[in-house]
This record gives sequence, structure tokens and C-alpha cells, in this order.
Amino acid sequence: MEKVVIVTGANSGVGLALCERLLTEDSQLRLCLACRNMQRAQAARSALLTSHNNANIDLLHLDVGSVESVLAAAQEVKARYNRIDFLYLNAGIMPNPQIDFKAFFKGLFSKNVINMFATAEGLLSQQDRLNSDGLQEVFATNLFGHFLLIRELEPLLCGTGDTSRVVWSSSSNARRSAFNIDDMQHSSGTEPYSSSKYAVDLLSLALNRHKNNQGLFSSVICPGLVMTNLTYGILPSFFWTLIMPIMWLIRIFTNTFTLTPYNGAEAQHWLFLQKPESLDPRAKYHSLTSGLGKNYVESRQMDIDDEMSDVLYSNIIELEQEVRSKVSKANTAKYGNRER
Ligand SMILES: NC(=O)C1=CN([C@@H]2O[C@H](COP(=O)(O)OP(=O)(O)OC[C@H]3O[C@@H](n4cnc5c(N)ncnc54)[C@H](OP(=O)(O)O)[C@@H]3O)[C@@H](O)[C@H]2O)C=CC1
Ligand SMILES: CC(C)=CCC[C@@H](C)[C@H]1CC[C@H]2C3=C(CC[C@]12C)[C@@]1(C)CCC(=O)C[C@@H]1CC3
Repeated sequence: MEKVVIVTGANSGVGLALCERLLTEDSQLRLCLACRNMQRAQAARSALLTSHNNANIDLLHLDVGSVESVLAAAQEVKARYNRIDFLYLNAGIMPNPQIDFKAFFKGLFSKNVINMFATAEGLLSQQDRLNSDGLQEVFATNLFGHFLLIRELEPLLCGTGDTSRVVWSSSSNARRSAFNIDDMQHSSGTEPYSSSKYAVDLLSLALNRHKNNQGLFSSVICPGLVMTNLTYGILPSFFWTLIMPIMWLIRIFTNTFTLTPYNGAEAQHWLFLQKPESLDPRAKYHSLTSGLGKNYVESRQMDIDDEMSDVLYSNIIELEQEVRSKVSKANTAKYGNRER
């Protein structure tokens, strides 16, 4: 039977490379590119079709940062497919990143230098803002929109008789100290990206606890440091090109510099081939590239605990209910009590 695979943020970077790799792995795949910009989605589809001309590639309009868009996209998915084998939650943003150059130069001469390059600890801050749903944009995009999508797609993901998999794109930049359970949206901090990725790690663990018995398995990956639009937002592309030889050199000491989207998609590709029962719910699966350019996957234990993961899960369910009641009130105001 053909596998149904949905990839969010599939039109560029690691998401697009993953699509390419999955089509090479399984030409029978029914692949759905879920993107917020349909022109870019169409261009990605055309590019994939040049190397896989008979592939089954669908497009879906999905802005994970908008509740209305997630609800509409989920309706569309339920109309099109009767099950989902893999849902890759890859879309992500890091808006207005700022590098602390002083910390960078200090870190260069400290014994923590390798960890600094692998995790960017202490180097990055971002400016977040409220979106039109009244949610912090980074939290809404990197976490909440994806969670709402899972909830909406539960009929296709849970209790279908087959197992289904969700694969979250987290980061080595996810850090407990950037996350505050009393401010899960990170409205008052300067590291919304790190916070949102840490929350992803917690949420994946909670999903496994609540949904494994219904056949849904959740995993977390980190693609390593990859040259994509996201990293070109941190430093311009010409700068990255200029320092590429240094990056290859650093790769000898930290295998987390995967650098190309193809290499970055290693862990997502690897997970596609694994049996869900063999996976560790507390592990993050890292795409790594050795100094000689060999790709491999390593599982590393996440710095998470059951209690915090459960509290986050309840808080997010509570937020989901608030958001749903807002949507239904807005619909009643717009259309009255008529069935929509
Ligand atoms: N690059 C890196 O070094 C690392 C990346 N990651 C994670 O990997 C994932 C992929 O990022 P990467 O490939 O690097 O970056 P890209 O910017 O190339 O890709 C991100 C994708 O997400 C899409 N996207 C962003 N916001 C939304 C939204 N609201 N709704 C739908 N799609 C959206 C983008 O669409 P559009 O083109 O329209 O903007 C794009 O297709 C992210 O989750 C990122 O956090 C983790 C660790 C390191
Ligand atoms: C000489 C050299 C390589 C300079 C670059 C310094 C920094 C700009 C990078 C060092 C570690 C990088 C890193 C990321 C961004 C760029 C760095 C801070 C990420 C935060 C990108 C997004 C992620 O999810 C994790 C990455 C960790 C490492």
C-alpha cells in the first residue's frame, strides 16, 4: 500500500531535501507538500518532479502560524486521505536573530567552544511578536500550529489499526534554561526559538505517553547546522560562503555541522526506515556529518522530565480549548447559528 507522507515547510531547506530523499527511497509514496506560499510550493513540486517524474506529489495550503489556516488545511487533508503514515513537522522560524559577538569571541577562547558551536548557547537572541491570533509568533509557528494540526488529524493518526508517526524538527539550541513553564509562549524572554524547541521536546514525550496506545508515535530530530534561509537570516549568505573552509574545519571537532540540507535530512530519512517500537521517546535523533563527510544518526538523551512534559501538555490542551472557543464565537458572530 502506498504510504501517505505530509511535510510542513516543504518548499525549501531541510524540508525540501527530505522530500527529495523520501521520493528516492520510495517511488510509490503519496507525498503532500504543506506550505504557506503556494507559488513556492509549486516551484518545489516542479523541482521534485524533474528528478522523480512519475511521483505522486500533492500541494496543501498550510500556514502553521495561523489557527484558521491549520483548521482549514486539516479539513482538506481529511477529505483527501484516509490515513497518514508520516507527518513531518518541519516548518520553523527564527525571526530577527541577533548574535552576541562579545559572547562569541569570549566563547572562542573558553573550554566550552565546541558546545558553543554545536548549540549556540549564549550566542543568539530573537525579537518575537504577537500574531493575529494573539499568540507569540515563534511559539505559534514552531509548536502550537503543529500541535493543533495533530489534534485535528487524530482521526487519521490515532486508532486507525496502523501505526502513524509524527516527526518534530527540534534543535540542538533547545535549552531548559530558555523555557519557563509559567510563560510557555516566551512572551517575556529573548530566546523564543530555543524555548519553542525545548517545548517541542517536552511535547513529543507527552504525546508518546498519551497516544502510543492508539498507534501514534512521536519523534524529535535535530538537523544540525544547515545552510538554509533560516541561517541566511542570521548572517548573510556571502558571509557563510566566505567562512565555509572554517566551517569544514570545525566539522572535524563537531559533527553537528551538517551544512547541506541533504545531510541535515539524514535523521528524518533514517526515522522513515525505523520501526516505531524500536525508538526511544526520550531521545533526540541528530543528523551528523563526520570530518570526512559521512552522514550518520546518533540518538542523544533529551534534558526533559515527565512532570514538566505533562504540565506543558495540559497547558497546551487548555490553550487549544481557548483558541477553539474564540474561533467558534467569531464564526457565530460572522454567520449566526447556521451550520457552516
Ligand atoms: N538550518 C539549521 O541550521 C537548523 C534548522 N532547524 C529546524 O529545521 C526546520 C527547517 O528549517 P530550515 O530548512 O533550516 O529553514 P528554511 O527557512 O529553509 O525552511 C523553513 C520552512 O518552513 C516554512 N515555514 C515557516 N513558517 C511557516 C508557516 N507559518 N507555515 C508554513 N510553513 C512555514 C518556510 O516557508 P517559507 O519558504 O514560506 O518561508 C520553509 O519552507 C525548522 O524547524 C528549523 O527550526 C533546526 C536546527 C538547525
Ligand atoms: C566561524 C563560525 C562558524 C561562525 C558562526 C558563528 C555563529 C553564527 C554560529 C555558531 C553556532 C551556530 C548555530 C546556529 C546558528 C549559527 C551559529 C550561532 C543555530 C542556532 C541555527 C538554528 C538551530 O536550530 C541550531 C543552530 C546551532 C548552532
